[in-house]
Amino acid sequence: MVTIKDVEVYPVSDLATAKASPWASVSIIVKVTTSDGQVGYGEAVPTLRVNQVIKAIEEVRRLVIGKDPFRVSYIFREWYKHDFYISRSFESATAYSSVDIALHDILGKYYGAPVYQLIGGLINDKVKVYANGWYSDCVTPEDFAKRAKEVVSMGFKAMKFDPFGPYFDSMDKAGLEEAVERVRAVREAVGKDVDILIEVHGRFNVNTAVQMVRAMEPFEPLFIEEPIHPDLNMEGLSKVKNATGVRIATGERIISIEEALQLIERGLVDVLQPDITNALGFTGMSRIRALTEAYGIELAPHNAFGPIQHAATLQFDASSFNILIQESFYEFWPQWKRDIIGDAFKLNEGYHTVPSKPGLGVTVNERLLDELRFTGMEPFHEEEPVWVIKGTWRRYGS
Ligand SMILES: O=C(O)[C@H](O)[C@@H](O)[C@H](O)[C@H](O)CO
Ligand SMILES: [Mg+2]
Repeated sequence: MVTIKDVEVYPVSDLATAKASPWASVSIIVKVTTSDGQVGYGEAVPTLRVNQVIKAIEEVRRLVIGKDPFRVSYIFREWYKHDFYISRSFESATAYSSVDIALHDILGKYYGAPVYQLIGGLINDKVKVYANGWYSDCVTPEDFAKRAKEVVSMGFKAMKFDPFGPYFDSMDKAGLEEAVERVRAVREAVGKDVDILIEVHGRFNVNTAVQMVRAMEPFEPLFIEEPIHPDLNMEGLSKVKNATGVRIATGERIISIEEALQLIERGLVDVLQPDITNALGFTGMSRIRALTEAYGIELAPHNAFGPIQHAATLQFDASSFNILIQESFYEFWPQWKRDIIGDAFKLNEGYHTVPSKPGLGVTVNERLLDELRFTGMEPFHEEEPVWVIKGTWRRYGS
């Protein structure tokens, strides 16, 4: 019988570029090897958790070693049984997710099939992506407009941005006006045919969020994301949802189908954004997808970290019919992140093509994984929270 022989973790970074995107300054790449020498790759969430997540992967490692790599659902159930706190532990969920992704990569390689063949078969051979990470140091509406035009000229048909400067919890009148002017500038710069997506990063209390979504509605955003603090505050989300006709998106922090259900069953979310690196890999994402299908809502998978996540998310999207759009930081990454997978993706008229090669469909540069090995703690900014696009935690004139 083929068994899982090892699970290795490669935290990788390049200090020269680490401060530009602190939530993803390190990529946590996971390599699973089988007893007959097959190799698969996964990825886990960094975002000020690198060292905890590496430890959590070590726990998953000792459970899966010696087990049959083909029994992915069984292995998940075993971990669920052992880890008393998995339903509450982000670290455990992302650790497990990374191994699940790697096991699917391995399975695909054994069967000579891309992962999408294993989870339903091909529906989309290309996926519409929206740009994120494009607006570093943008503060004035003119800054945003200029950069947004560049994003369109790169070929994007959609882009997401957070226009809320340094506001958190609440926002005064001046703050709301500044945000509105930034959104207006982007809408005018890109025209009506390019989608704009408004990222709130879970900043606001309910009252502020209600006021904000109403002010943003005239600019016809494709969706407004995480308008309130992300604590599954159902009553609050319901107030925000009822205040506007704009699609409300959320879900990048959920770690289970049960959390997805809480959001979905009360009609509080129009677009769910599960992330394959924390929503329990292909196994968890497939279960969540079934729920979204049943409730007729759309998927826009969160994809903010690194190259294996990017490849895995595209495989998932390829077999989903209710994909609205997928996030992409790919074009704005430092080159080392792209080089890990031989710069496998090219933007083509706003879409990324899904690889049809076995497994995740990308070849990992192992030499680079060794060269870029990172130890220590991630960069930390006193002023800008880890999730902020660099240089945007500012008001005009400050
Ligand atoms: O939707 C997203 O992508 C997430 O909210 C984050 O992962 C951010 O991308 C990151 O904090 C930079 O803004
Ligand atoms: Mg987000």
